[in-house]
Amino acid sequence: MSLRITHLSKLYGKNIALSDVSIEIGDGEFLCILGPSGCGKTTLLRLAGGFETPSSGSILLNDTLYSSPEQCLPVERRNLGMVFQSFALWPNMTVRQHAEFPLLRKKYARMDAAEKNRLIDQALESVGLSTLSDRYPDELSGGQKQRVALARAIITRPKILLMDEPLSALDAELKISMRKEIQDIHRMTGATILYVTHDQNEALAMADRMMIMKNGRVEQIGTPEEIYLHPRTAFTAAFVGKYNLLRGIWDHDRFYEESSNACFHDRTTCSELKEQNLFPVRPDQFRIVKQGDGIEGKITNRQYCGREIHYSVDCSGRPVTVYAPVREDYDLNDTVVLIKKEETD
Ligand SMILES: Nc1ncnc2c1ncn2[C@@H]1O[C@H](COP(=O)(O)OP(=O)(O)OP(=O)(O)O)[C@@H](O)[C@H]1O
Repeated sequence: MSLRITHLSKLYGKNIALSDVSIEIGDGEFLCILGPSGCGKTTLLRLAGGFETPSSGSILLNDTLYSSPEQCLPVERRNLGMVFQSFALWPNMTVRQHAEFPLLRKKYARMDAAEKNRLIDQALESVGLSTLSDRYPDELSGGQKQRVALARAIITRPKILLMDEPLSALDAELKISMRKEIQDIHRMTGATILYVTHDQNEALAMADRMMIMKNGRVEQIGTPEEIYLHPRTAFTAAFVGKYNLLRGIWDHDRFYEESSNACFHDRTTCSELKEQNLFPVRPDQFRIVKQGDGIEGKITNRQYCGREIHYSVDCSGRPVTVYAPVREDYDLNDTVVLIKKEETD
């Protein structure tokens, strides 16, 4: 059951919302679509759901044509479930009635009441709402409302689940516990999930693969490890890994930083970034010392974060971010040297 998206583009008038996107999503795969506001994430999801018609390109589920400029399979024939940021619950319906709602469609008219009740019980159980089934939305917390939306989305056992920023309305702690619940639902249903987010931590934590988008185009596709440890573009490096992008000259595996005498040895930087004379270094890959061979700078900001301290360091007019262990404790305006940790550090 692979979902094949080929050269997909969407124009609104002259505005290019999506441009030449291609990806094959495997059966049961959890794909996170990640990018900043306006990069085309929701447009891609709406095209996959059949709410929009592509300007060019196609979407196929196995050999069934879902979408092309000429032909679009209606939403109700796509066997998919959807969860949105806004929950989209009806105030006059109970939790149980929400879960039941998709079963009221004509397609399920012949299903007997006992079977429907069994499916509803199962769906409510799987999202932990069995005891709240008679409550109305205004009697629920944000996390419970999002669970109702999840139960409604999975009740018909869809092959594909489309999720558009489902956790963005929740507070930080609840987000983390709901991530685990979504992973549980993924394991339980085996559904292919297309999950839109602009939160890189959410994507890194849950995805089998991530698709990084910018300005309607794909920047990079890969596993969380590939994206985090081996970004291939400056945008991916800065957006996902919060890398500092040092400028300088590469000579094979040696990088000479342009504003200092510092030379760094690195074997992992990809050729695309080397060609742009860039060296990506994550904030946790630097060490701060008082003296040494590295990049000199001055501490301009300091944030104590419990396990580590986040510093902004001004290096010849360029800001560099460093996350250092609390034992490397410096004050504002201290003059320091940044050296890069060895890979085994
Ligand atoms: N119906 C529409 N008519 C015109 N332009 C649109 C329409 N829908 C989206 N766009 C434009 O297409 C681009 C992509 O929008 P989209 O909603 O897909 O972005 P997004 O990545 O989901 O953003 P966000 O994270 O803010 O939701 C934006 O420039 C947006 O203004």
